[in-house]
Amino acid sequence: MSFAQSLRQDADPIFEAIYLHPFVQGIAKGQLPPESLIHYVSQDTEYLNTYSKVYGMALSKAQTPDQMRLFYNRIGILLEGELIPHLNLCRVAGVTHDEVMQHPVELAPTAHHYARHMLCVAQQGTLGEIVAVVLPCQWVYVDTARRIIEEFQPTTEHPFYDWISFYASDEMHQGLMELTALLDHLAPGARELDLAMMRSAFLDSSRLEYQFFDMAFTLQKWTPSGPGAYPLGEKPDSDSFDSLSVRVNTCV
Ligand SMILES: Cc1ncc(C[n+]2csc(CCO)c2C)c(N)n1
Repeated sequence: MSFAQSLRQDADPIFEAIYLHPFVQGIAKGQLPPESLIHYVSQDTEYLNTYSKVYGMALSKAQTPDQMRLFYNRIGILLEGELIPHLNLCRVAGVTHDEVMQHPVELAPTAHHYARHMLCVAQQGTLGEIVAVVLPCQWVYVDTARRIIEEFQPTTEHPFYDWISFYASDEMHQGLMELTALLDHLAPGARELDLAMMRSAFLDSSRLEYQFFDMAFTLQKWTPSGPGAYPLGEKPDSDSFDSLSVRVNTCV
């Protein structure tokens, strides 16, 4: 079994829990509350900004021009955002993407945690650790979307057809294969300790993928009375912001 496959095997219970999570099942069955969809899109936009930065840090640690090109190309695609899936979620929520983007966003605890987890590994880790920390993001979405297609056979009438077909596409799968191939290329030259760090980065990101869906589903916020997801049209009350935890439209 390849190193990447062994990580995927270790994370299998987490991937299973992700598939069964109410947010993912809501995508599969075409039913999710609008607030959860909006919370997801606004937090995910920030997440993708961080993800681009992590690819930039991977580029700086790349060992060959081909590896540099891989990360360079991905940054270009990511900076466009994942517009197709995000537009799909906004449409179902009954809002425009522009409306969601107009509102300042405070990173919710899980999005905050996930961003810092990736940035910390990107700054301190090897190239292999960076690949391991970003890999669940792609693997979870490809596996999830393909499993939904297998189980539910959604047609173009399905409310989340665009979301599902975007992540189940051959292009997305190809991107996943590129990353697992790179990890399997790097693993044989890594020391035991580095391999353990890669495993831990992969498992933590997998758990955070679960938590990210949970954050959107439960409209997670820092404190019961503090700021969090707010309905569109309602400006957040800046006085109620906890100044220590607030990040407004930041590229963390
Ligand atoms: C929390 C969160 N995790 C994963 C994805 C999906 N995703 C983000 S970047 C990327 C691949 C780009 O190379 C994929 C599949 C998401 N949108 N949000």
